[in-house]
Amino acid sequence: METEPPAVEWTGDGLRLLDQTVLPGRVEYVVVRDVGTLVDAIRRLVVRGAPALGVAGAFGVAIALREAAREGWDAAALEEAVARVREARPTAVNLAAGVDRVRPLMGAGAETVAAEAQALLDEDVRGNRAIGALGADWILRRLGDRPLRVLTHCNAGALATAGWGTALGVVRELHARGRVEMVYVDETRPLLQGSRLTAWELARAGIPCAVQPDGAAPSTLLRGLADLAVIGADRIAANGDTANKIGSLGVALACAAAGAPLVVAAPWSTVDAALPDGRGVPIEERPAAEVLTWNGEPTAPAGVAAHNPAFDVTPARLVTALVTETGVLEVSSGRTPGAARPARG
Ligand SMILES: CSC[C@H]1O[C@H](OP(=O)(O)O)[C@H](O)[C@@H]1O
Repeated sequence: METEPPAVEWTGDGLRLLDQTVLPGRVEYVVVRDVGTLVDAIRRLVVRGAPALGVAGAFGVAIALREAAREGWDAAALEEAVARVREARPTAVNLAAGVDRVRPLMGAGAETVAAEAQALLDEDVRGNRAIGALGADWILRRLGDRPLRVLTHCNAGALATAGWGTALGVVRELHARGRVEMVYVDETRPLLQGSRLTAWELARAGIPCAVQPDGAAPSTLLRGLADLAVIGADRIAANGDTANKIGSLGVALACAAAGAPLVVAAPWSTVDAALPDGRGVPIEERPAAEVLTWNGEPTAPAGVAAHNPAFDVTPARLVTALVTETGVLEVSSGRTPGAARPARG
């Protein structure tokens, strides 16, 4: 069993990011020592996934402080740089939350900010282990203590977090208990986080999986080939409406039609308690080229437009369970995150 290279790692000198744009073919890193490089890495999905973005954002403030000292920035220039990090991608609430967590420490300097960012990273890994265990417990109680066939969408694994993963953390825990028969991995167009990243993680962990076109998910569920779906999240509203990778809503609708549970695995840091419902989630619109080309080759005629929302919102009534690091909320039964958030979470 191969361990995962961390998606995000503070080297003391800078932030080392595993370059997820070249996986699975190449394992390469981007070392970040300035804000421009970090913002570019976030926008190109070198680093991606809500919790990983939160950690990168927090370290990004330390990087901005060091760059300000090198370049002689004034306070306004420093604040503008921090804002660029915070706003590099709009949907995952964790990015802004990570920046906001360390902002009050900026006056104490880069080392203090980096130490708090490291604490956030360590908390995320611990939280993901708890999510995995609590999620596996709930699933095996709900579906019976037997090997299961799980459908996933996008990548909510170690690569999307500080380690272990949220949705894939649940899958890893089920596998550790001998309770995974098969994982159906939605390839997740247009950037293929499923086939390139989730399949890479599962193969390295020795977890049986099969990559499928996104369009296969409904029939996989309605034919009874999968027992449930487990997905991550980028922003969860107080009522339980859940923003996640585009295509998640289709998986949720298919789960409902098939009578299969839809399990969302996410830390409390992904819950936006200030957002009453999913109507206010900012949905990132990404470049047309991601839809109209692959490896630089056109996948559509020249001049054709593209519609490329990176996320969709699944209504709370379709979310069977939200697994957090402190417990499981049966959202579609009325247990909403806004009402259940622990004091500290
Ligand atoms: C554990 S959060 C992972 C979440 O983030 C992904 O989006 P992206 O690859 O664009 O950063 C996707 O929505 C995953 O479910």
